[in-house]
Amino acid sequence: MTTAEPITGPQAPARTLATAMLLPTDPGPEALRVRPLTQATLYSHGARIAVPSYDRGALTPAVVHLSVGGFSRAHQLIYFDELAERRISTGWGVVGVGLRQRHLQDALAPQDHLYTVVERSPDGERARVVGVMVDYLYAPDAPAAVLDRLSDPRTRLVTLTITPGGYLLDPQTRAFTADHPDVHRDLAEPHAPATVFGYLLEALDRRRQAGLAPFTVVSCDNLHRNGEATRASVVGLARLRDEVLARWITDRVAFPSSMVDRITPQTPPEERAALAARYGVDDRWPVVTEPFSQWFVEDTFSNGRPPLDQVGVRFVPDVGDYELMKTRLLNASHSAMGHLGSLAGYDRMDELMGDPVFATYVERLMDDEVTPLLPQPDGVDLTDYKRTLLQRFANPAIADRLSRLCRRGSAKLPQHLLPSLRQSLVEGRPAPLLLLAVAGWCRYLRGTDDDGRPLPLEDPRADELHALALAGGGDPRPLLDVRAVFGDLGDDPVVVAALTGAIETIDRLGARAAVAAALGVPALPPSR
Ligand SMILES: NC(=O)c1ccc[n+]([C@@H]2O[C@H](COP(=O)([O-])OP(=O)(O)OC[C@H]3O[C@@H](n4cnc5c(N)ncnc54)[C@H](O)[C@@H]3O)[C@@H](O)[C@H]2O)c1
Ligand SMILES: O=P(O)(O)OC[C@@H](O)[C@@H](O)[C@H](O)[C@H](O)CO
Repeated sequence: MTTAEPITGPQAPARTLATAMLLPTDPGPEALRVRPLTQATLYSHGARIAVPSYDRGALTPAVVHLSVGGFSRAHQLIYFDELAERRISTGWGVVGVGLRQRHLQDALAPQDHLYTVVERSPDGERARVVGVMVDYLYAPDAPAAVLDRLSDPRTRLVTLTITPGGYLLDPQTRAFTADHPDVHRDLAEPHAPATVFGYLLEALDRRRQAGLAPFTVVSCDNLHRNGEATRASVVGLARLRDEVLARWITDRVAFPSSMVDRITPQTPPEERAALAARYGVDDRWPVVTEPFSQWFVEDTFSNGRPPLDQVGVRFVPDVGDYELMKTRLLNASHSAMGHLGSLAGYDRMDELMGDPVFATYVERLMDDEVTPLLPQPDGVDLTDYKRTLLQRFANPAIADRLSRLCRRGSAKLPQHLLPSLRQSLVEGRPAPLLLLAVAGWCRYLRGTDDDGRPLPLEDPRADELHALALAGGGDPRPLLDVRAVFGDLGDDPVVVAALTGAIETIDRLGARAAVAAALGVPALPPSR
């Protein structure tokens, strides 16, 4: 398989050479004839790049992916593509749906929904054209078509990547947020809903009335117990509309939680030209990702289970421990490194990992402060897992930007980082590196780095948090008062004092020297 092996369990069979090529990243001097990527040109591309070897026309549209982004194209769709490619099944073709941005439709429609995924490691790259997407609908333009597709008897599975902030839940209590303008719209206009939950609800109602089995809904967002969060959003909305429907959903629809992992940066515009120069493929929107890929899914389905276990997916009774391992080690480290590294003037994760101060920081954060709080997931060697993580963070070939890691901190820190801090406090464990990560975010929210250069603030709460960070200056209390983000953390005077001290150190020394001081290592200049 093009993806990394699963941590445990049976290994997927090796991918055939006919559909996978490992090439050096240097395109060489040879000039290529560049052709657009379409069904008609597909096989002319086959000499240079792996293209689908299966009959796309035979694909059954059984999966609807709601809110297609770079990650779903590099992760979930690759697994479904593998099912067809390995002749396991063409029964799991995917219809993509966009809810917020039209540009993916503009890119995909002219190329018959084909697109390229480039897996890149320091040793080279492997590129493939993915054929499993059979259609793409932009919901605001075509709500009826989206509802028809979801209500179609052939649709058996719905997958989602709507970002952790997209769920209709209070971030602290996880209670359904009934008083939300989008909820009002979903209820008032069930035939043209605003949220994915409005679409799911209307489609499930139609299926129920038609006597059809419901589809399974699998969230692929980095969100604690993402299946339960999805169920709570759908059932919460259903209760406001029809108690009988809410009960039918509770009884009949499976919402397995899943743990997903594949570091997938946003595609920079220059990748289109690079792909054309290297393979002769003009793809309006390719995806670049790392070789590693993991997907753990709870083994509960309401309308048949796709045979994804044959292509490396792990079906498990409970993903809880795997999800904690991944989000508290990988995602929390991403947030910590993203904010502190940006303050120190770094732009990319691999560059930051090349600085021994930050590389030591992330290793010690994981080893000393996060790992002791984690359960031991079945069949996983946590030491190996963290070693792999350090290598993945340092992968220069995917050029993962810190700005991506710093997006939507108000949804991510409460999920991935603050729980470890809270648990350390309860257990009386010292957590200076976790505290420094929170201090780094508070300082980042002022919107400038250590040298006064502007930093991007991409967050639904950006205006509010930026204003509070500026108002507080070195005092974190105005920010800590935002309970929807920090919960009751600000009620603890020890936390307030420690955060105040850490922010003061960052302000006085700069983020890099503050990290070195917390580690007790010299802040020798990096060899950049
Ligand atoms: N990129 C990764 O490395 C990665 C890895 C694992 C998991 N994920 C998960 O996948 C999600 C998407 O990541 P991505 O890299 O594809 O991002 P992306 O920015 O490429 O795509 C996100 C998509 O979600 C849409 N969206 C945003 N808010 C929404 C909402 N409230 N309702 C519906 N759609 C909404 C956006 O319009 C966009 O199309 C992440 O938030 C994360 O939870 C990403
Ligand atoms: O996508 P986000 O904004 O939730 O988080 C940023 C990254 O931490 C995340 O996308 C990771 O790259 C991913 O979770 C790796 O599997």
